[in-house]
Amino acid sequence: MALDTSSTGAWEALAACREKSPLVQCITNYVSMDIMANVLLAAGASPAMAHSIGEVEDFVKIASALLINVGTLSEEWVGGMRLAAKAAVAQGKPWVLDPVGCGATPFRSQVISSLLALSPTVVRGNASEILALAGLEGATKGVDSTAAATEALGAAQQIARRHGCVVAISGAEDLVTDGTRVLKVANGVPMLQQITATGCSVTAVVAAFVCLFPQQPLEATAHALAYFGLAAELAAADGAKGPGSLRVGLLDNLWSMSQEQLLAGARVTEA
Ligand SMILES: Nc1ncnc2c1ncn2[C@@H]1O[C@H](COP(=O)(O)OP(=O)(O)O)[C@@H](O)[C@H]1O
Ligand SMILES: Cc1ncsc1CCOP(=O)(O)O
Ligand SMILES: [Mg+2]
Repeated sequence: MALDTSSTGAWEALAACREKSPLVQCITNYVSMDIMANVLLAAGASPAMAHSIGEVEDFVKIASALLINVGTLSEEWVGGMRLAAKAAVAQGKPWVLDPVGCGATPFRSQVISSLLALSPTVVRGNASEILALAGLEGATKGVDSTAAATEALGAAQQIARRHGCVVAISGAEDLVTDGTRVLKVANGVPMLQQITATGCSVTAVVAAFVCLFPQQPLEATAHALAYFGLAAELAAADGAKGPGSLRVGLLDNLWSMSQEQLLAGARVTEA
């Protein structure tokens, strides 16, 4: 089935995720593990957090997609990340990189660059991270962004062309590029930035959607971002009072999102 960029495509991606429930192997940071697993479950996918160097390659064999997130990086994990990424490429399975905090320290930036060299299918980061990943001066502030997505578009296109991947920059409006085309996603609420690991979690949804549409990582990535952002909009409309209730409402709306809601609310356009 071919995905188009309209909200019909978003619904097809979500419906496929709910029907097929892909197993997403997550090598992710300690902060994100709980919310990421719950977000994947609410989207209909099947999460498994497995990072031991002793099992990552075998785990890739049974997974449909691999997510690598460097948020709470340590030397001991890096070998497992590299083995897992290589196994995914060798087995023709998509893998998605979340370059959390790229640019914050030389160690982090070097590890992320070495992972980028292992051919991820998609990279999703905030604007500061994508600027740093392209080797450009990006005002970096730990894991949060100090730049707008539009400022990082050139960097994203450069990374996408050089590495043959899709690059997504999240922000007030998300931008997704394969180096040639650019899709804009106008969903989400600003308060998502006040809930830790929402960026990490949406990257995991990207992995779930992309493995179901391996020929169309650009569209699948944009639809994952639209679905996630719309769930947050619906949670805010439900009366979320702050980050705590928005977090709960986000999970509830990811779970209960109807075809009518997604068709009416997903805003992906060709930029
Ligand atoms: N100002 C904003 N308005 C609406 N949605 C936003 C805004 N900032 C971020 N988002 C959304 O929040 C989610 C996490 O993005 P972001 O905060 O950029 O990632 P990270 O947590 O990795 O820094 C994405 O779905 C993004 O679209
Ligand atoms: C706070 C923090 N510290 C290390 S990883 C992490 C979570 C970052 O999550 P996100 O990139 O989604 O904001
Ligand atoms: Mg992040």
